[in-house]
Amino acid sequence: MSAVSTPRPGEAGPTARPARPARAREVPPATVARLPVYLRALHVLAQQGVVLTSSRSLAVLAGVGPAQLRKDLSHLGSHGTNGVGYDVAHLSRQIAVALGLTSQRRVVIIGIGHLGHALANYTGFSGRDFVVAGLVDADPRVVGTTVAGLPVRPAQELEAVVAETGATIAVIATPADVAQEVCDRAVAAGVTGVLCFAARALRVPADVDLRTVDLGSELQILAYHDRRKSERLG
Ligand SMILES: NC(=O)c1ccc[n+]([C@@H]2O[C@H](COP(=O)([O-])OP(=O)(O)OC[C@H]3O[C@@H](n4cnc5c(N)ncnc54)[C@H](O)[C@@H]3O)[C@@H](O)[C@H]2O)c1
Repeated sequence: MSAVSTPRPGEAGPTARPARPARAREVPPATVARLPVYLRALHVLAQQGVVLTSSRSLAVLAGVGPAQLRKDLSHLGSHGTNGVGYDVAHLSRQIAVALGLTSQRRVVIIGIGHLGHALANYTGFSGRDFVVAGLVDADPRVVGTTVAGLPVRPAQELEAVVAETGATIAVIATPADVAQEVCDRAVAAGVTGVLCFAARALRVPADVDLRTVDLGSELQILAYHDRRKSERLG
């Protein structure tokens, strides 16, 4: 597209200051939460050698309705081609860009107990997008051991580990009573995203993103739906 355009009446002319670069498109949070699901579905299609997909097929794979899928993708400016559908590789790239997966994110895991071990060894996410770069724990029996090829460093070195690894994401897998303290330290050391597995509501500054994974709450929600179903049947 040409960078020069003729100003319309009332618009600033060529001597005006250059316009500020357009801000990245805002995507509603509910759509952002579904983008990883679409990306996973697209990877499955790509592995099967599928080049083009319809919104219907992609929606089935992603477990959403086709209208929802089309609406979500329209937020990325992706409307597909009538009668052709979506180009799998192109759409994957668009979603990856929207999710900020164009550069690798480094992750530090705090608390290398049962869960921390499992997370450090998890290979399900793409190493291109995320790499576990540092591990810390407070237990002297755990410190110095090697987990997933990385040394477990002492808890008091958390700040140094964040600085040395350039980690921008902290995963908290400590007991709940120390979760806020380690979160505060990780944020002060420079992480901008926190994924918390401890059952504790954490506070973070406005410019830090916090996601919480709470297995207990998820099971309670399933129990609620189960109760409602049995009430309807009974
Ligand atoms: N969200 C979920 O779905 C889910 C599932 C299981 C466990 N959890 C929670 O995850 C956390 C970890 O569970 P777990 O089973 O692995 O417990 P764990 O006791 O096996 O591991 C906790 C680890 O944190 C370390 N630790 C304690 N204080 C620390 C500190 N200040 N800095 C760094 N490390 C520290 C301990 O030494 C230990 O190795 C708990 O809060 C638990 O309730 C969440």
